[in-house]
Amino acid sequence: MRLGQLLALAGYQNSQPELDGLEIKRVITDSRACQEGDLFIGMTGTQVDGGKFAPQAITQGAIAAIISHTAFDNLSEQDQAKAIAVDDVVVACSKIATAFYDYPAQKLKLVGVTGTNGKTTTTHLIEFLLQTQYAVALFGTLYTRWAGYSKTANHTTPFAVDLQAQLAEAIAAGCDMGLMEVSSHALDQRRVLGCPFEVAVFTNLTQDHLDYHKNLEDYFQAKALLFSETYLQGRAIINFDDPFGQRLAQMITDKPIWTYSISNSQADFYTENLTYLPNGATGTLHTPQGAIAFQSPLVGRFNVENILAAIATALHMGLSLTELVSRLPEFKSVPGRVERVQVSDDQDVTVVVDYAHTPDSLENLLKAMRPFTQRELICVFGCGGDRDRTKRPLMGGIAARLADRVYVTSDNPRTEDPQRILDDVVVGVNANIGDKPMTVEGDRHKCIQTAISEAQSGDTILIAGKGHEDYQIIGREKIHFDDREEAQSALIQRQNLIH
Ligand SMILES: CC(=O)N[C@H]1[C@@H](OP(=O)(O)OP(=O)(O)OC[C@H]2O[C@@H](n3ccc(=O)[nH]c3=O)[C@H](O)[C@@H]2O)O[C@H](CO)[C@@H](O)[C@@H]1O[C@H](C)C(=O)N[C@@H](C)C(=O)N[C@H](CCC(=O)O)C(=O)O
Ligand SMILES: Nc1ncnc2c1ncn2[C@@H]1O[C@H](COP(=O)(O)OP(=O)(O)OP(=O)(O)O)[C@@H](O)[C@H]1O
Ligand SMILES: N[C@H](CCC[C@H](N)C(=O)O)C(=O)O
Ligand SMILES: [Mg+2]
Repeated sequence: MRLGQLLALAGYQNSQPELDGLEIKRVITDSRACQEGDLFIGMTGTQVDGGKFAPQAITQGAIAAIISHTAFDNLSEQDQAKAIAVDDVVVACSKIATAFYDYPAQKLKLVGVTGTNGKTTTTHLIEFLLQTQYAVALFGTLYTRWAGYSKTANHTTPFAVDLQAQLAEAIAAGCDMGLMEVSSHALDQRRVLGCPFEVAVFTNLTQDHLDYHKNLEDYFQAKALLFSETYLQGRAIINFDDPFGQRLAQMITDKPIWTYSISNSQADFYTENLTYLPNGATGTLHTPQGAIAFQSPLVGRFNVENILAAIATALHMGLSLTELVSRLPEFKSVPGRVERVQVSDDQDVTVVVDYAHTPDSLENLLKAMRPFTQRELICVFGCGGDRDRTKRPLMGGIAARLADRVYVTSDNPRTEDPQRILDDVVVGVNANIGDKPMTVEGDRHKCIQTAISEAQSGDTILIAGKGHEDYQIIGREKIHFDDREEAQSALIQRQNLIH
């Protein structure tokens, strides 16, 4: 596509019309990756205005650079001749990417799921339920995938250019449905601009990401964007048990809404006669299309919420209630979410790896595991570096109150001092632990080994925070690390000692 045509499609007037006829091979937002024929977009980021890298991009062969006015003013005259200044580069990036890939999102039915916790689980459930009638492309924390294609994700919601490119690929592969985890970062950074959602789901809002958002209100407003007319075309599906969900439902005046709740019969979807089992849940599901008994292997109250959201979405997309409920028992798990590690049939302790990395999810998980713990409930966890510092003592306090024994360790310290993170967590543990034992061991490998070897028969050991992650980020280095492998080897050692 030629530059002039692309800018016109995206709604921009070209201030450098002599560049109009140049052919664009790719749209690129990292100057370091620029090659001959690329259009460089210098994004205004949290660290730096990417527009200042326009000279590098141009030297490496970019045909032109879309940048901020400030960055433009700082360029030499020669570079200015290849630069086009726009008011909001981030918005421009999404509009240009959307046009460059020929508006792929408009050719798919789109479902977006937002909320602090439950996005990955709920999207996996929806994917499973919808795939009998739709060819689904899933975009989320774990991967972008559709039938015959899977690529590990770097972000929960891809950046605009990648997202539009992948949507176009999904269509070429025959997909007719796009299912997306939509993070608050993505909404704030307009990564999903140009995506008209047929369904938008709100799971919940609790504390996280206060390193990025100014406060919880700011975080809520970012999430609420998904339900604005920019994005939502069809139905909103909202967790009515969440106070922010109730607020959101009141804010939406021009779109149909379905609410869901564990037990509030005012909601469109709710449950009755719930029984939580060590390996799932059963109950009666009330829906606008009638009531029906259900059974699922997913553990815990929070997973019943995820089921309600997924069933509501699938019903809106035209599937039949009886078929949906008949398939629920087949959906066993999501990688790294309440994932049991079992090395032998006679294993004497229960080990669960889970991705709980927020106060709310850690609390839910510990509460869900307690009724099925024969002896002690043991919690091994840490907090990520370069992330919301204020959630650390809260998570420490929750572990101390709800577990019988706490092991504090490192998660992904990233560029922060690991000791500082441990200290932040320990403040919360100390304030709540009373006489219960606490161990602090920054080496996650050693900590898991110790927790599993010190456990007694009948204990449940919960290893939280990293779930599916197969790496640990220490400094700027990413090393292989997998809680499930670590737990397995510790369990084998334990078995060898016992026998
Ligand atoms: C907060 C955030 O979203 N940060 C993302 C953002 O970084 P940034 O704004 O700090 O970028 P920057 O360093 O200021 O650079 C600005 C621009 O200049 C460009 N640049 C920079 C240097 C250079 O030499 N040349 C150049 O062109 C960069 O490519 C960038 O486009 O743009 C970078 C490159 O495009 C991303 O890698 C980075 O994601 C970081 C790694 C990240 O961790 N993001 C997380 C917090 C995130 O997005 N999480 C959400 C939610 C997770 C969840 O709860 O599920 C997600 O959707 O994954
Ligand atoms: N509906 C829910 N409400 C609260 N906690 C939940 C819910 N669903 C799952 N969890 C807990 O939160 C953890 C993360 O779940 P999941 O990965 O589905 O959320 P997510 O929103 O995709 O997270 P992320 O923002 O990191 O992508 C799970 O491992 C589980 O402990
Ligand atoms: N999407 C979340 C993942 C956190 C996972 C946890 N293991 C950590 O590193 O903090 C984030 O980027 O904040
Ligand atoms: Mg996720």
